[in-house]
Amino acid sequence: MSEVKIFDTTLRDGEQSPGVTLIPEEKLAIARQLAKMKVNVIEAGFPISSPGDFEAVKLVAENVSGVEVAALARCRKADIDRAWEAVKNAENPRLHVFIASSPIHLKYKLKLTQAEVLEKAVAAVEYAAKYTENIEFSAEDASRSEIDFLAELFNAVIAAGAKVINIPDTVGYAVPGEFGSLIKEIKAKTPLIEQAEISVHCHNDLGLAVANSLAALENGATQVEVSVNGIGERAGNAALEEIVMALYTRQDYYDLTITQDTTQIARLSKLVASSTGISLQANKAIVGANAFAHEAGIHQDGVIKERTTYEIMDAKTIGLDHNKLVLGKHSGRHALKDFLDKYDYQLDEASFASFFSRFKELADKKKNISQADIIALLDDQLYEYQKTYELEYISVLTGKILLPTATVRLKKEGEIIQSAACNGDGPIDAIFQTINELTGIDEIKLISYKIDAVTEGRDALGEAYVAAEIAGKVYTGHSSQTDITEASAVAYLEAINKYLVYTSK
Ligand SMILES: CC(=O)SCCNC(=O)CCNC(=O)[C@H](O)C(C)(C)COP(=O)(O)OP(=O)(O)OC[C@H]1O[C@@H](n2cnc3c(N)ncnc32)[C@H](O)[C@@H]1OP(=O)(O)O
Ligand SMILES: CC(C)C(=O)C(=O)O
Ligand SMILES: [Mg+2]
Repeated sequence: MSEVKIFDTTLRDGEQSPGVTLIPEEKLAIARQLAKMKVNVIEAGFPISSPGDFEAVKLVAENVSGVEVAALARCRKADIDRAWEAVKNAENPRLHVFIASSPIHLKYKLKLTQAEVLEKAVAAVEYAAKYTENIEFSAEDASRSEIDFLAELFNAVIAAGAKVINIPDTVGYAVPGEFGSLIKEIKAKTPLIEQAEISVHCHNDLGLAVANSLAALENGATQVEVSVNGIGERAGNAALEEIVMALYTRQDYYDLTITQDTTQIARLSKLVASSTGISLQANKAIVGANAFAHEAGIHQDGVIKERTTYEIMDAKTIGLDHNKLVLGKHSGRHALKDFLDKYDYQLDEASFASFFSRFKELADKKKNISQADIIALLDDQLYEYQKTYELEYISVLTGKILLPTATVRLKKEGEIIQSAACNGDGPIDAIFQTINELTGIDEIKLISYKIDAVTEGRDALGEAYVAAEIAGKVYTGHSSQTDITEASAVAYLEAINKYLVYTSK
């Protein structure tokens, strides 16, 4: 079994994503997390590109251990000098020199012949070899290059001292079978290839970066260049988390080993998303919000009975606490029952059947059903028609120079009770204090209170949510009214009424 080396280029190619700039401290934080995950190589930047990038590469090189740190350079002495200056103090520094090899790049961009490119490449590698033996050479746009020239180029730079030969699919043009064959052919046509490691660097323009990288690994590549969350130039690079988890999960298929700590993936992904501002689509493989979430009833039922029915990976292996069963329109009875069991609600068969239909009605109307929505729905059903206290009248006086004062009139089992002029820290507090006085239940701890606008405009409906702890148990209440003071009072009373029903049982 051969080991696959993970070369992470989040801080170089990843940073080339349009709109992304990482300050040196951000690069250092990401590099530390990459080292914690035990990637083999961190490409920290392209030092000639700016003083800030030079500083960043230097900072990473001097402060991150246990990993090789690489810096990129064109085939120019000034680039190589700058790259070495930035990276030289790393525990294990690497110089990465590159030049394009495809006819399109030679003709239009570099305006060089193949012989001139070969000469520049060899001269650059020889120059880099003054500094270090750890030299990687990349033939940019390799997948659109003539294979015989590519093999000749690689052979020459290996002879000049390159220890890693990188074969990039720079513009994401290759398809897996073809890219795998390219690696095989390069191996066959490059006499000195055994003296170097073969690396690949795939872009995702056709969504094939990971597939192409894996095809390359099956055909003799042993280093794969990746970026966290797949960020990078245009459609990005092969995603680190996808490559690592493919190799980890399919050990039964690949004759390859990796040495990374997969449990660092979730944290790393979040750090990169927040530092770069590139958020993840929900269905992003491995690290998207839905990657370990199930909403479909049949799947939820399967996962409850045996997780592996619908999961090929355990959420814990990437550092998450657990998977998620999301209750929604497509959920079934098993998932709902599982939720109720978790919260220790016991419903008889008839109540459960009625609750399930009410849940489906709600799910048809509401896209995102939260845990609080389900508990409120359940509470509604459990405590229906048992309202000890009802709101008759409410008035609140408040203002910049007024002490907030509430007057509340309640009906208790047909009888009117009233209390006035309770002050509070604000109008809502004044209402709640007055209700406490009227009901005589004053050991109420407000756990949460919020008002949401349900509709738009000046006459918008406000929905008040209250969660209150009374005698060690939490009761919830909610109410929608155009008057938010009224909505708050009714929601608060609902929580109290539920407590009274509970304690009278
Ligand atoms: C496939 C990749 O991801 S390659 C890495 C791409 N990353 C970046 O370009 C990000 C950082 N780049 C930069 O900051 C700038 O482009 C710099 C500082 C490197 C260079 O800036 P400038 O000197 O203004 O040149 P500019 O970027 O406009 O043009 C590139 C020049 O490098 C030449 N060049 C391109 N690649 C190479 C190479 N591998 N070796 C030698 N020369 C090269 C081009 O032919 C062009 O030369 P010319 O000025 O003689 O025409
Ligand atoms: C510098 C090289 C490796 C590159 O990023 C590419 O070819 O995509
Ligand atoms: Mg690239």
